[in-house]
Amino acid sequence: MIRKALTIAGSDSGGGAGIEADLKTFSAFGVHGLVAITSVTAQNTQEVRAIYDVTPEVVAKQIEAVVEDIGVDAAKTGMLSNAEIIKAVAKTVKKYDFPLVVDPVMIAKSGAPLLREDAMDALIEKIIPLAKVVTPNRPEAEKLSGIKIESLEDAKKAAKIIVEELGAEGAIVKGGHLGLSEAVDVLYFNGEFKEYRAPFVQGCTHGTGCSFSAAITANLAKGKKLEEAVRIAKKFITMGIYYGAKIGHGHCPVNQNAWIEIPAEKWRVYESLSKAVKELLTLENLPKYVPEVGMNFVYALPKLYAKDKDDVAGVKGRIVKFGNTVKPVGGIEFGASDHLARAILTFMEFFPEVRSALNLKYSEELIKKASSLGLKVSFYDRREEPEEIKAKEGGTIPWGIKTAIERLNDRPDVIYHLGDRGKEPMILIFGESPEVTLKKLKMLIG
Ligand SMILES: Nc1ncnc2c1ncn2[C@@H]1O[C@H](COP(=O)(O)OP(=O)(O)OP(=O)(O)O)[C@@H](O)[C@H]1O
Ligand SMILES: Cc1ncc(COP(=O)(O)O)c(N)n1
Repeated sequence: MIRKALTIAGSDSGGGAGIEADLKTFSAFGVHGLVAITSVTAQNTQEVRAIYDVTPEVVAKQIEAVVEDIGVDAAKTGMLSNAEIIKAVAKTVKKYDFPLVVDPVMIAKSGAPLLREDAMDALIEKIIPLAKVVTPNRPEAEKLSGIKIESLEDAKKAAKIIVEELGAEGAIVKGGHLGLSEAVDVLYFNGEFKEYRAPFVQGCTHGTGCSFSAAITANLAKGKKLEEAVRIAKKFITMGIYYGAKIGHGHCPVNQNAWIEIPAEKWRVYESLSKAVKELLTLENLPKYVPEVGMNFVYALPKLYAKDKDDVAGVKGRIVKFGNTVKPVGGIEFGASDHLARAILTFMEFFPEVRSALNLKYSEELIKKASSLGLKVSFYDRREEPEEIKAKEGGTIPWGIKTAIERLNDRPDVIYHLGDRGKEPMILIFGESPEVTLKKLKMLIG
């Protein structure tokens, strides 16, 4: 059975906020999205250039049309723009009994007003009392509650006022604007407070409020309890901000796809690397080339999602010599590699399409062979590493890979270094996928 969620909101031509963000969010949760457009905005990541409000009658008709034929399991409101639209929405929504999430959108991230000054009373009187939950940010909560919010305690007071005095069933005051080290949201519902915490991340924040309230709506549509819906929405929004795509010249938009793409890509990476490692272990003369420190074989998520070592899969405990054979110590895991993960993440800063690498014991003969086969080879010399980088934990590999790439001024297939005191010389092979990397290895040692 497919669940249906309705968004009653404005359109953002930049696809970052409003209806567009809501639909992408519904989709990410596998919920069928329905829309009642209140206003068409000409908008990008920098500014709102024009606002054209739909007539209240047409807004109401959109809601009726979808409820009466398709059915609505939960709905949300976003930009309502003016008092007439607010009244029409309230009158229409009242006829039905689906839970309503109210995101009291007032001002866009770019600073443009999205609710007329004279519509505030109508919002408070007509819409707030219909809400299962209201989701104001700090400035919106200040307007609704009439109190100044400077701390978590103030946020709690405001949430309580919105419920007890304005008549919403629940209120969640968001902490994105509180300036704390964590993004803390407080929910007041059923006479109790609940806090939702996530690390404050650098990323893309256009459309956070819309996507967060849409995620709550989608999960209510799926039958989740409000507290659970908020918990999931919080995880969803943190991920969407962190993995946002840097498009446009202003506030870049949340990436709702991260929620479904990351698990899907992780599975693809896992499968592809598992297959390649299995084949690697069957190579007859491999033991000869396994370094003393062991060998690893890594594959990173696509560039947008490859931020740190946890976004790179590798062999847990590496592949080690075992008598005359080789053995993987553990299975394929994300975060299993440290050195090679840093190498591939640095490589991807130059060539994002190259997502896989493995390391081999150094031999001069292999390097000669690589060149004679037409593979592009570069190197770095650990003795040339600047002191300030040496002093920094984990700085050598990124410096080395960068140095080798800049030296070649091209995309290398192979990078080697001759070691240093206590450091074994090493060869690294790079490829777009584990399959390609393995092919290069087979050319070399086959
Ligand atoms: N930089 C950040 N890192 C982590 N979480 C954040 C960040 N910014 C906002 N959030 C979270 O995102 C959700 C939306 O909060 P925010 O306060 O940004 O909403 P908003 O101002 O209504 O958004 P919008 O301006 O898009 O309408 C909340 O859960 C908030 O805690
Ligand atoms: C149509 C529409 N609805 C809502 C927002 C708020 O989102 P943000 O504060 O991230 O700009 C917006 N900019 N446009």
